Amino acid sequence: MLIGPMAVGKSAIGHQLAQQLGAPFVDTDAVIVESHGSIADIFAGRGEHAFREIEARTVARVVEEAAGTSTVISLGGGSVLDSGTQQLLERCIVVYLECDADTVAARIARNSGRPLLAGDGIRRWKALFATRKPVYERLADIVLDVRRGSVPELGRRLEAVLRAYPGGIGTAANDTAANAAIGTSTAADPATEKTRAADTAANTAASNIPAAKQEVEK
Ligand SMILES: Nc1ncnc2c1ncn2[C@@H]1O[C@H](COP(=O)(O)OP(=O)(O)OP(=O)(O)O)[C@@H](O)[C@H]1O
Ligand SMILES: O=C(O)C1=C[C@@H](O)[C@@H](O)[C@H](O)C1
Ligand SMILES: [Mg+2]
Repeated sequence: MLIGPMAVGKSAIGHQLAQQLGAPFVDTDAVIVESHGSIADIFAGRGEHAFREIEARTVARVVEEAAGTSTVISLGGGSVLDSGTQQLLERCIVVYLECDADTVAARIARNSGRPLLAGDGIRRWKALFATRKPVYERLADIVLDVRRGSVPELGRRLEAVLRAYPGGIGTAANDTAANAAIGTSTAADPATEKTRAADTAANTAASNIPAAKQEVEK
């Protein structure tokens, strides 16, 4: 499950990772566009509140459908503000793509269709990031620094981290691995599931991974 602010590469790196793994890829923004039309039109016609409701329902459906599979899911930048979505993320391996304004500036300038960045895009990006950063950090299991590296390079780095992550892809560290969960697990109690993965990390001497969070190339 990839989270982070706008234009950090959630869609691009998520797609890349899924290709590398031969896993399904779902971009929740794209799912919304398929059923409801462009995000800019939803904001313009129905407002941000309506968009957030659609977004929360979409994320819930996508997570439900991906339960027990190795699905890579990229979320919209603001979806993590919803409390229901935050609860759902407890079931998932959450990767926060950490970036800065300098890195995304050119991408935003050539943007876009991101209604929240209309006008002075980089100023608005910085303001949104300042309020959301603590939420991204709190939800993250893995922090991937995406300030340097191409999309394929970052995809490979992320794959390596996930292969070493307890309960991640291709690991036999615990019975979560039976679900091969990248995006989601089938745990009945999501909180228990995440704790179990963390406990296993603490007990896996060879893995060298801190219990709850792992920072990559900070
Ligand atoms: N590491 C990178 N190097 C070069 N270009 C990148 C990198 N990561 C992403 N990009 C490019 O930046 C643009 C924005 O990336 P992307 O759409 O994946 O961002 P996002 O996080 O999904 O944004 P949003 O929240 O708006 O959906 C795309 O054109 C993508 O190809
Ligand atoms: O950060 C945000 O609030 C958004 C990010 C995009 O992914 C889209 O979901 C939409 O443009 C809103
Ligand atoms: Mg995206």
